[in-house]
Amino acid sequence: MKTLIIETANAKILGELVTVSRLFGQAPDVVVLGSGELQGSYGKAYRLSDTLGANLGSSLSDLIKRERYELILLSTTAIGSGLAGPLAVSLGAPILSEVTAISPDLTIERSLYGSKAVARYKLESGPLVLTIKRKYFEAATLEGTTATEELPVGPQKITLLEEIEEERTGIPLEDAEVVVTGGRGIGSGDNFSILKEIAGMLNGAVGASRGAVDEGWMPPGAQIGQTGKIVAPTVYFAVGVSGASQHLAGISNAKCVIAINKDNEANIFKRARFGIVGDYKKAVPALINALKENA
Ligand SMILES: Cc1cc2nc3c(=O)[nH]c(=O)nc-3n(C[C@H](O)[C@H](O)[C@H](O)COP(=O)(O)OP(=O)(O)OC[C@H]3O[C@@H](n4cnc5c(N)ncnc54)[C@H](O)[C@@H]3O)c2cc1C
Repeated sequence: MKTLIIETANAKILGELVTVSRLFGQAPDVVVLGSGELQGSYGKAYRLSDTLGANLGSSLSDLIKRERYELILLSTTAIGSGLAGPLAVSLGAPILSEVTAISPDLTIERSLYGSKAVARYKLESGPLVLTIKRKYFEAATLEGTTATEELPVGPQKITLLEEIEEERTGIPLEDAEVVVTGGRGIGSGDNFSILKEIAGMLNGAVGASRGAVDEGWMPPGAQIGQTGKIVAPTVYFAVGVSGASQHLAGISNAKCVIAINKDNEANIFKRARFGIVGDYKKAVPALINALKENA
């Protein structure tokens, strides 16, 4: 199936899209957005120097129509999600967003209702636009680099005035092998310091449920879940988190979930491999002591 990937030069995200393209057979072509070296090898490789969807629509739809791509792959990043809808409209193509799995017979899956249900689709004919949910497909290793052919950017409809980089300290949540998340049960923003301590000891990152973010204890960038970040760490601590389906939607690929909650009926225990029923104010210091003893 003739496939086009549209993404920035971010190797991890590109790698996920390459993995998906391989399920559909043919080596993909790519349009890389913005600057940066393009890693990996592709059929044809193009570059659009802009990353603003509103300025790219006409160039991309011209290319897709001219080259008769049947499958257009984007990621669920702000750029990919913003581009996918207008692109599908201009191509008159269907779109499936936030794809989470593709089976060997090419049945495409996406989750619905905060991951309470799964919908399955079969592609009869292209073109089809897919946005691939981050962290659901193992990123392919991209060997070498590929030179790109510059495509003309369409009429400038929007101008980017300023980009303000999100303040980040430590490992980004999406890349952390250990994530320590606090929920409303943590009780205050100051109490998150104890979670930061364990995260620091385990070289991990601190996340938050929407409950904790809504309370103003952690910034929105730390939220994990359906409307937050998707993480796939080896170890995920959920501390004072009830385990609402919208939260679990962000950790479905976490390998080992350890829950600490004082309510033994909390839903998070259904997802956890290990659980501690009790007050985190007792359990977490005990955990820190055990880690220090075994350091
Ligand atoms: C459209 C939509 C999208 C959403 N997206 C997200 C999302 O992306 N991420 C997300 O997280 N939520 C999301 N939510 C909200 C979600 O439904 C829950 O309301 C939220 O996850 C609850 O946060 P919480 O578990 O921290 O708080 P609560 O539900 O209030 O749970 C707190 C938990 O802490 C425990 N606890 C209390 N004190 C202690 C203590 N001392 N020691 C140990 N345990 C204690 C309690 O037993 C309880 O289980 C979304 C909701 C909607 C409708």
